[in-house]
Amino acid sequence: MSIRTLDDLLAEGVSGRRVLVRADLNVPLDKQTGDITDDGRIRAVLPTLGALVEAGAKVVVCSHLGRPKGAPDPQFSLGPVAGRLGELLGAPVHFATDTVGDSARSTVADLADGQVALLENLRFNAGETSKDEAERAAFADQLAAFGDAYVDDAFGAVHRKHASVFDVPARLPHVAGRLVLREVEVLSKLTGDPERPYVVVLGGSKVSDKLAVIEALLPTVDRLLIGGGMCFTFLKAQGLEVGTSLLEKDMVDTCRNLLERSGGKIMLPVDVVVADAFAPDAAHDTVRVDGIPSHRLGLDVGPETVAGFSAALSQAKTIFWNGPMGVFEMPAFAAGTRGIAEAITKADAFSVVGGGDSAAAVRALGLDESSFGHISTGGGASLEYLEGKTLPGIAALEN
Ligand SMILES: Nc1ncnc2c1ncn2[C@@H]1O[C@H](COP(=O)(O)OP(=O)(O)OP(=O)(O)O)[C@@H](O)[C@H]1O
Ligand SMILES: O=C(O)[C@H](O)COP(=O)(O)O
Repeated sequence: MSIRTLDDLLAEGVSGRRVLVRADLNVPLDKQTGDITDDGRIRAVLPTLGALVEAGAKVVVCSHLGRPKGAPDPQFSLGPVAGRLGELLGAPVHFATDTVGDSARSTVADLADGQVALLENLRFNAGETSKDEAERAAFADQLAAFGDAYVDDAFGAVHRKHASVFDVPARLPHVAGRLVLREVEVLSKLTGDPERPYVVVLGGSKVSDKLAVIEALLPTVDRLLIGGGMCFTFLKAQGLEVGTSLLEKDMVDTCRNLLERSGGKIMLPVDVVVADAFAPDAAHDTVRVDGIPSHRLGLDVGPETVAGFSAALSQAKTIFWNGPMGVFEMPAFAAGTRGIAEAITKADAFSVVGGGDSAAAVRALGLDESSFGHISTGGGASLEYLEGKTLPGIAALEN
């Protein structure tokens, strides 16, 4: 990768300079309390922030959180993240209550060398995500005014052509942060010449988001194991009834076509856990995939599926896993995800976990993070990287 790195910037000297860092602090929040339920993405950016603090930079951090609609929305405030970031850094983080307004201007102006500021959610401003180049440019100008240099450490957002990711680096000397470099280094091993067998496990809920990656991966992988909410559209494509399970009807034909062209590489569940309702205490049973009752919905893969998938994983030398096998947030439907995660850790393979939810599942289930080769902070970003797409955030750093 022909891009400048944080070390290049540090070698130039950053003491007293304002360094604008784009981070991905889009952490999961508890729907009831608003508490941060997994701080993995905050921890992941600490090496970059720590190095800048130590070198005496005035560090201005910016990020998105959730998908607010271009205007302030308190439920998506980065305020709680500023608190947690300060705890992890061991120093207060000066929080600006707007992104490019008076609060941001005075917070940045008051920073002493080695101090850290966090701006309010970038997506409270329509210019951040706008498709209109001029609107994005106007917002990028305002943001770029807060930095003498720019560091992109937001790997989870490099696939977004957004102002803070794509337009700001065109306005400031720019480098890749430690997290972006590490993610690209690891994921490039999977797109290069992975050691075989190369087994990919896909789950989660968004079939339509993941069909392109299945298409792109089929020629490269030796086995593709599909579970999670997305497996029901594939089961339907095989002519099975899926009850009230998650189903993307307009994707059934595409799934059928993929199955026909997969050369037998795709493995689907043989049994699933079906429930009366999408609820933690819903009555549930394990059934064969050809016996899903019309009034029930599948919320996890069953034990036979876990055994079959685990056998395939035990042969693997390279593994990529994205998307939980079931609704792991509810203990009754977490066994499939746990089983597959454990099989991955037991395999004598280089394993990469991609996806905010999958990474959160690893931590929520109390699994040892160090038994995976790499836990990516990118969901969509890691998938698009594996698809071989040009990622706007990376392309902007190359220029
Ligand atoms: N059978 C199922 N029915 C409904 N939802 C499911 C099912 N299995 C898994 N899920 C849900 O899928 C969600 C994760 O899906 P998603 O596609 O977002 O995963 P991800 O790729 O890890 O995350 P991201 O790409 O957003 O970082 C989880 O919240 C989980 O509860
Ligand atoms: O959670 C993610 O995958 C990243 O933070 C990007 O978020 P987005 O899909 O809302 O752009």
